[in-house]
Amino acid sequence: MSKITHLSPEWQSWILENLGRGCTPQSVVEVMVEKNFDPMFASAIVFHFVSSGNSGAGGLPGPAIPGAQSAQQRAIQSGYVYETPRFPQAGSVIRTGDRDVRVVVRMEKPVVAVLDGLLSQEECDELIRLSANKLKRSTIVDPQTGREEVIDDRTSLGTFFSLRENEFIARLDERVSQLMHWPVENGEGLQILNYRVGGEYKPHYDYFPEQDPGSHVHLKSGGQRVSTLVMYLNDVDEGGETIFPEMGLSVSPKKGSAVYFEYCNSQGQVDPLTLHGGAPVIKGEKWIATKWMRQRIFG
Ligand SMILES: O=C(O)CCC(=O)C(=O)O
Ligand SMILES: [Fe+2]
Repeated sequence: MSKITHLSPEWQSWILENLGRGCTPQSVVEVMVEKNFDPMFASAIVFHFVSSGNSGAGGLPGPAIPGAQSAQQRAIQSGYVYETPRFPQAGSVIRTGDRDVRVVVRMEKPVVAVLDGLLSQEECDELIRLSANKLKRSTIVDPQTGREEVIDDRTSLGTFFSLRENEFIARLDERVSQLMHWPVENGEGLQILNYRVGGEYKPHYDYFPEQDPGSHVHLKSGGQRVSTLVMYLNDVDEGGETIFPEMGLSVSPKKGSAVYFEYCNSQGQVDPLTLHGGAPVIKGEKWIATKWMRQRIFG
């Protein structure tokens, strides 16, 4: 009989439970081998859980539906190690060079912050005005080929500014870099998106998954994306929330406010709990500006 080389949710829970109550990794591996797991596979999996620092799984909630994994279990399986966030961990106001930004909500794992007063009403209007006649149908990166493709999952119109394209954009690039605690030069140019009624961006990751062949061309310049700031340029009459399905979080657009999240640590690991999307606009339209930061200088 061939050896087992995959992990069912039941076995995952069993491993976590036993490590959590103090069993040695060796004894856990031994039981797995007895139960016909491939020895190399069993050691690798158990070592992975121990080294990711998540073996003390005492209080992990079980799956809501039998056989389904909870978001926490998936996060543990991914092995993502949370380090000290780039984003400031305390304080209700972040002072940038030219504007004080209020922190409305902060979350630790994953690192998420909802911010208010990041852009003035006039700055929002100006970004829309400068973009309105440059809009094109948005694309996504094809996971296989790496080419930009128009797909139904992303029904928005968009345009980019190059980094520091003019004095106004340079001021915003600088402010956003101070807020994200990451160098201006590591930022991609601001992306402006416009969603009309029905327009949406289905849940996705902003990072480029290493296992997708199409990612490699995008990782060449600047490396992985590490964090995102989505800035809301208008109030949406209905719908258009930024949703984070794995966290059960939804952020409603408000003119001048923003949502920040980070997902790549110093080891280049990425956090799958930052899956997110733009919910369909039900009434009115939605305008956003997105900033993506890279590991290194971009472009
Ligand atoms: O539309 C939104 O709220 C999210 C946009 C987004 O995910 C992106 O630009 O990468
Ligand atoms: Fe995104």
